[in-house]
Amino acid sequence: MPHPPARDPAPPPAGSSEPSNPAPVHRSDAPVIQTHGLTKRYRGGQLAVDSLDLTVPGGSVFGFLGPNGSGKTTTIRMLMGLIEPTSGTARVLGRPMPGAVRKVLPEVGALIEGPALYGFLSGRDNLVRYDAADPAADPRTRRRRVEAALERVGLSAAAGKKAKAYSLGMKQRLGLAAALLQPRRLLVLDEPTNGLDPQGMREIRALIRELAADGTTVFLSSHLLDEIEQVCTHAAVMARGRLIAQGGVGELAARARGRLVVETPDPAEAARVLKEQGTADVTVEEERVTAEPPERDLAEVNAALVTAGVRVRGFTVRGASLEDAFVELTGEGFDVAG
Ligand SMILES: Nc1ncnc2c1ncn2[C@@H]1O[C@H](COP(=O)(O)OP(=O)(O)OP(=O)(O)O)[C@@H](O)[C@H]1O
Repeated sequence: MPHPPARDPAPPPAGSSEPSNPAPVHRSDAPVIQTHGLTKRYRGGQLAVDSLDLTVPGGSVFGFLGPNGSGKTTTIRMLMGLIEPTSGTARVLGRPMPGAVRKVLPEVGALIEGPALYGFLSGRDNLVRYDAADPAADPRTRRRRVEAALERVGLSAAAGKKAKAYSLGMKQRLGLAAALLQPRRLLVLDEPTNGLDPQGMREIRALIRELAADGTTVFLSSHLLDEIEQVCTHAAVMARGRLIAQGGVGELAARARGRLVVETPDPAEAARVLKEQGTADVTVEEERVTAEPPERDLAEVNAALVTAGVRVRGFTVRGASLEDAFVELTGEGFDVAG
């Protein structure tokens, strides 16, 4: 059974207007998360998040990108009302957080810091426990919800196995199933593929795409650039607690200029000529030399290589990736290994 489609919240009943707690968003493209000047300074003095202005459009798969320690988890914990900001504001589904936490959280599925599971219970019974802990969940329809959630994440066949026998990927999928027991307008996933093998990563990414296709907005943090490029429509880049850039993934990558790539059996000589021609950031990787594309005519650069006796097998400008954009924006490489 497919995951129930995301729904707009029912209009508030007459007479229940809350002047201190404005109505939730109704337009599907209205921001699902919006922060202004959101700041967190921990007690020890550490400025973990510094004046964050973040806008997550409805219907997006939004990648929250940054190296370890850049403030992603702290931001997510503020958005979910788990910790108070030092200053600034955050709105989730149109309501202020943490003030409206009890109204907002039922519509948000969150997977933060790995799912809490009972290893001695089956996957199915873990979900039954989660569902039973939700006071709004009708016990008469529990079985149906649990089976639908298992099916949604592809765990129906393994539902009877003890959770401790699950692979990491299966545990993560079970955590997602728990987050999907109720229809959600927003899913918040903190490093959802962390620690998974390539197959587990593919499964989680495919599931994220399916959920997004059903209309759920997905906000996921990651320190993996290629992950963001593969699954996200939008992204924000954090570094040292500050927002460096945000926007459509294609738009962000287009801000970078790409790389000049020269394939040659004479890489050292090619690198020397490229530097002479005024190209910056020349890098040699075996029989491939890459550099920032120079401002001048590329035909002249190619001619200079040939004149210097460099045997050129390939001479191209590769399209900019998010990684190029990140390096240009932050002036540093990305710690992919974490
Ligand atoms: N409870 C805390 N008390 C004090 N400092 C903290 C606390 N939690 C995080 N920090 C610090 O705040 C900064 C941001 O950490 P945060 O966990 O938000 O980053 P992150 O981008 O999510 O990184 P990671 O992927 O490693 O979790 C780091 O310097 C971290 O050491």
